[in-house]
Amino acid sequence: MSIEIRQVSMNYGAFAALQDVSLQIQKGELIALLGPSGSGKTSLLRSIAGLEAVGQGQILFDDTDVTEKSTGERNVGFVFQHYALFKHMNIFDNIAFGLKVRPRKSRPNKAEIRERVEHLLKLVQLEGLGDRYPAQLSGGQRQRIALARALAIEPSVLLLDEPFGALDAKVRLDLRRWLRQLQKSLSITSVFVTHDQEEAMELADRVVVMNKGRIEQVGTPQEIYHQPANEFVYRFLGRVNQVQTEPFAADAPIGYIRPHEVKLAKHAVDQKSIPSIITHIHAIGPIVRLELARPDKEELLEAELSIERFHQLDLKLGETVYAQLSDVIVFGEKEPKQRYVNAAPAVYGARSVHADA
Ligand SMILES: Nc1ncnc2c1ncn2[C@@H]1O[C@H](COP(=O)(O)OP(=O)(O)OP(=O)(O)O)[C@@H](O)[C@H]1O
Repeated sequence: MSIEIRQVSMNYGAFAALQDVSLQIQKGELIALLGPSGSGKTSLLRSIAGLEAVGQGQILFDDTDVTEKSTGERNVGFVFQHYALFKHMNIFDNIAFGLKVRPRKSRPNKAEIRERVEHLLKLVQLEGLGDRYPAQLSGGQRQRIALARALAIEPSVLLLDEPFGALDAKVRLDLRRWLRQLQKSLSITSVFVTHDQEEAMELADRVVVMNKGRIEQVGTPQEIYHQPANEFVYRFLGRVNQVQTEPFAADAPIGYIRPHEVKLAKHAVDQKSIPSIITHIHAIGPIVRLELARPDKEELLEAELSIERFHQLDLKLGETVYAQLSDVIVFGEKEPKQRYVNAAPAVYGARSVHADA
């Protein structure tokens, strides 16, 4: 099932939760709605589900206008952050629930329900747990059951609202991979909400970056990371240093550079290298993160390098290193596209570049 969202706006009283949102989702795609708290992700998801009425615009499922249709008529499967399993029902009955409450005409018979539930338990790799109660499962297992329950009605579309939000980091990672595989094998059109950029980047075919009820950019994880449409997207997708770029002061004074793009050397490579004191070293795992302070100004710069490079340079706390800002990005205020400014030493000198904490 493909989904088309056409110029949808939605208000809570006078507050505009969604403003002129348009989006096309292909059949079988896994889409992440990514954005800060309050950006409208859940509102958009609920609009697709039919749990929230839109003020303006249309929502189409496979070219059929479903804007006025109820959630039931839209045939969507829903998984929420907090396990909405029925506590007093065992796992089998939880999964079967959506089928059992169907009108008699479309309700499968007992044997068919049993067969489908067993199949779903197998699919979510929890065979044999049908007799247990939700309280007897781990958080990760409960979310998998919630997914099985959502899939039981054979939905045309699967909607997930921070499905792994309440789980610990390790379980989250495992479930992410598992969900991706499952979604691909079922090729069910799916939309999930997350405020975790790593989760969005790892799971989704395409990511929709939202801010203040609007879409800032839609693209593959690679596209939004490497070709951010604007400053908001760039800043939201990773750690950044803010640097001042005097040569461009007239139209775009602020430049940005990601910590891994700050190149470090023991000695000044040229006169544009910025001497910096190492004020903090965070060396856990393959990437080492350094906090640098320029001695002449109270400005901080963050740099990331591989553990190998870190050892090679033999860097110590309190020592002075030389930083090169070789890939500063500047977003023009008027032009929609950013300009990349490479080879910083030619343009940015120690005096013309400084970092904000
Ligand atoms: N029922 C409601 N009544 C009034 N305002 C609401 C209601 N639901 C949401 N809002 C407001 O609409 C905006 C968008 O909310 P929404 O839940 O869609 O954001 P979100 O991006 O999903 O945020 P979060 O990540 O915090 O869940 C927020 O500012 C929120 O306060």
